[in-house]
Amino acid sequence: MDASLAVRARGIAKYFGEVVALDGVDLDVAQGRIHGLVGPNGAGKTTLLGLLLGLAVADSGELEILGVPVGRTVAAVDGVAGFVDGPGLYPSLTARQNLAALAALRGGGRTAGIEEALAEVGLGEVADDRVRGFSLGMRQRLGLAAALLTRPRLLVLDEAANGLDPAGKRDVHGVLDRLAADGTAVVLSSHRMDDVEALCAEVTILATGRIVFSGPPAKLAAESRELDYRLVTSDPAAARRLAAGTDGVRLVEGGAARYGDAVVVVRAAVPALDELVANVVRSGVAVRELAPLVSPLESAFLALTASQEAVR
Ligand SMILES: Nc1ncnc2c1ncn2[C@@H]1O[C@H](COP(=O)(O)OP(=O)(O)OP(=O)(O)O)[C@@H](O)[C@H]1O
Repeated sequence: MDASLAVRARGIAKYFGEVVALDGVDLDVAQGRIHGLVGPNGAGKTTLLGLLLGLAVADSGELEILGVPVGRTVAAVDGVAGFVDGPGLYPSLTARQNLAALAALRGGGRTAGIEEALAEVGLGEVADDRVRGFSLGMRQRLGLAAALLTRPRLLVLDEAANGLDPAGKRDVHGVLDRLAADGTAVVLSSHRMDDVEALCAEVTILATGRIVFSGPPAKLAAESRELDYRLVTSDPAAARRLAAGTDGVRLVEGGAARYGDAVVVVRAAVPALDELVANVVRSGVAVRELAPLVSPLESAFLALTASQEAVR
């Protein structure tokens, strides 16, 4: 048992009939860390999060949550909160009434913290509106507020950023950062690599029930080889000519049609890209913008999952 770990999973397997949803999954999540779970549809993310929430039990393997070994009975460990497949809410009640009802269900009917939780997720002004009229993003925020009421030490969120507008995203990221700073571990799944990169100290990539990568996103990004970059310079024609003449750099056709004539899209690994930039600047052409077209995490994720599919 390792008390510094909020989650310690070893060799977790979960089957649904013939379907292998999880196949030998190891996972360590330290307290105070935000851990991202990513993977294509059907990879096993929701299944794994469900095990952490005590909604199901693994068929084999060991699982410790907040230092407590999880047995073979379906039960949530104290200190764990969150949701999979969207938060369970009462549509005919207001946001505030929903939180009060959940607090009552959990026993004691404690209403302390409801106002703070609503304010923290940015729902203070709609606290007395019925949830029936709430958008997906507002429901997600209310689900998070419900989890906050329990002062969790492990928060588990399945696609909680779904439907959030930029303000909602900022609020939710702020809440998660604050929780992590206070020592709460957060495990979240997301299809948004930019969210994962912005929030998570560590990421686990699952594909067809197996772990393809686990570690800091920066490590994954460093391992990725060639990426597509958009390059904006003071002389696109010269940049195109120089890109074509730099070893290890390829021009990506169709870039101008998609992004305009000022943009040159090149495919290269970092050393060749450095060489191109040096060549461009040496030729008296100014570099105004250079950025990967897709994030390094997304690109590495696609490459890793594609290579795993090819092995299968
Ligand atoms: N209750 C169930 N009964 C039968 N099969 C299931 C059940 N739950 C999940 N599965 C199967 O297990 C596999 C993993 O599903 P899971 O929902 O965990 O994936 P996911 O990574 O969350 O996918 P998505 O990104 O689409 O939400 C899939 O093949 C799915 O069809």
